[in-house]
Amino acid sequence: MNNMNPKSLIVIFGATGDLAKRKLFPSIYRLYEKGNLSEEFAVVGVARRPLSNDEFRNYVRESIENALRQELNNEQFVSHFYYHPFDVTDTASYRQLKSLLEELDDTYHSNGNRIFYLAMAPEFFGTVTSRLKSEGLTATNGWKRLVIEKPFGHDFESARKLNEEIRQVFSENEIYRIDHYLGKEMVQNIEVIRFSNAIFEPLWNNRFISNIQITSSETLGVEDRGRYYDHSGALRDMVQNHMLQMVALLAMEPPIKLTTDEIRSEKVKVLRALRPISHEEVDQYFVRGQYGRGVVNGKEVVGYREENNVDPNSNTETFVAGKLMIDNFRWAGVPFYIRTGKRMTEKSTKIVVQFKDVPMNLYYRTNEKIEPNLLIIHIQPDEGITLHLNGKKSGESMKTAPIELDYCNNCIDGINTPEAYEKLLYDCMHGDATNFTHWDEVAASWQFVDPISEVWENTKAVDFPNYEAGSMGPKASDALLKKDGFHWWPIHYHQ
Ligand SMILES: NC(=O)C1=CN([C@@H]2O[C@H](COP(=O)(O)OP(=O)(O)OC[C@H]3O[C@@H](n4cnc5c(N)ncnc54)[C@H](OP(=O)(O)O)[C@@H]3O)[C@@H](O)[C@H]2O)C=CC1
Ligand SMILES: O=C1O[C@H](COP(=O)(O)O)[C@@H](O)[C@H](O)[C@H]1O
Repeated sequence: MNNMNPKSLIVIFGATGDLAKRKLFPSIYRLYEKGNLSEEFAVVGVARRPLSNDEFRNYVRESIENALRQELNNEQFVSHFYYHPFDVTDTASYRQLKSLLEELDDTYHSNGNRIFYLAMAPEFFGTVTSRLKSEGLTATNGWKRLVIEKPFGHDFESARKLNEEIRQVFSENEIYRIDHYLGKEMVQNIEVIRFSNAIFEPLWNNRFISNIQITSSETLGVEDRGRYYDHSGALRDMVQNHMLQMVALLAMEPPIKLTTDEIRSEKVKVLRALRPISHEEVDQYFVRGQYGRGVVNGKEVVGYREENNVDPNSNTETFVAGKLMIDNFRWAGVPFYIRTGKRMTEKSTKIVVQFKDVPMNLYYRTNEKIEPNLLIIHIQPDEGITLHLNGKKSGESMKTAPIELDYCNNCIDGINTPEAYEKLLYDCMHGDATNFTHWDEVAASWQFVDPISEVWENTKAVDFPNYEAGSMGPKASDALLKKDGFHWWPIHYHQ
């Protein structure tokens, strides 16, 4: 085991929930298996249902086995898990939790280091943080960190209030706001591809790039999250955070150093440079959709309005396409198109950078149009990059032929890309907040998104449902690009 791994207690609020079961326990286990966790760690689960430590340990074991589809090799691992049942609105129980943490500090020599992970509904975020302070759980000799799940607010105003509440207890550099897309291998690779290749950086601007497209499509519907999703919708659920974070990474200036502050500050500048969309302009720049019935992966599925805990007349969007303009020197005039939705044709996240056309088809002197050069960054499920170029068609002197240069990250033997949560937990334990969002990024993202959601909330979408489950979204999403002379590049594009 690596002794450089910091010792700490991890307190998970919402330890019997979906996120803990599917993502957090398996990630902690993988860190442990790889030696990326100190031997002297302990996890304390908090939730209301009454479980003993043994029952909780069995629950953790089963969660990991289900998620990783493998048997837990190390029985010793679950002995580090403890359970403390209480309702987080009940002040008195925090004192008992405090005593438990002090005991565990002694047992595991964790030097008072504590991570408080809020994996529960956002309405509890403020209550839990203020109780942590009032009941003395944050008064420790070691470091303290707060990991906070999305959604961080419902709009700018609620996010600002929440931020003020948690800032009463934790300083900005102790707050780790999760955007799990920032933990994805290929999202982290965007910076590396841009800034470590001499062939890209000189071209990465409005002189050479005609448009950038980001698609994040899902086949899943809302599953059992209807109650949350029907009050959120795709704009708040995916665009405000994940999609805008990818835009920021693609558009930011090279940071002067690879430090947390410098990288975040470059991202904030991009988010601040997004051209604001007024209420009157929303229809010009954004398209919303809601899925009806259809067939996904060969199976018939119900429409959104028929899903559990969804209003049968719901006006909530399950699909968003948008055109974003970044008003700075580098990007003036280059549209960034984004689209994301549930119940689409397939699960895929891809970025397509389309370069401008050559001035004319000089070498072959034909009327044939040469395909533009594309750089495709495959985020998931395949991970890699493809560069689309043109070459001479063998034997036919007047024709060009497409060439694809492919690099597949997760095809390399022995590479098992870590799950995003695994990387983010590791970073948090090491005090590295680079891949978490700073308040300034969250604020700027809400300020951009708010006028769009205000219009959508106040105008009934008369055409909903407007796309069939299993399709690539409503026709209006194609029209958004067509009016600029572009089209969405297919998910599996081969010339
Ligand atoms: N699930 C996912 O894939 C994702 C979730 N998130 C975010 O993570 C957070 C958790 O989501 P998820 O796990 O799905 O939610 P769940 O509803 O599955 O879990 C909620 C958890 O909170 C506990 N809980 C609820 N009320 C109280 C209370 N008053 N006191 C103590 N514990 C309570 C529940 O346990 P009990 O009933 O025993 O009290 C349960 O452990 C949310 O902010 C969500 O937006 C973000 C991205 C993805
Ligand atoms: O944050 C969220 O992300 C997921 C999609 O994440 P991915 O890693 O599977 O691409 C989305 O399903 C969910 O609605 C949203 O809350």
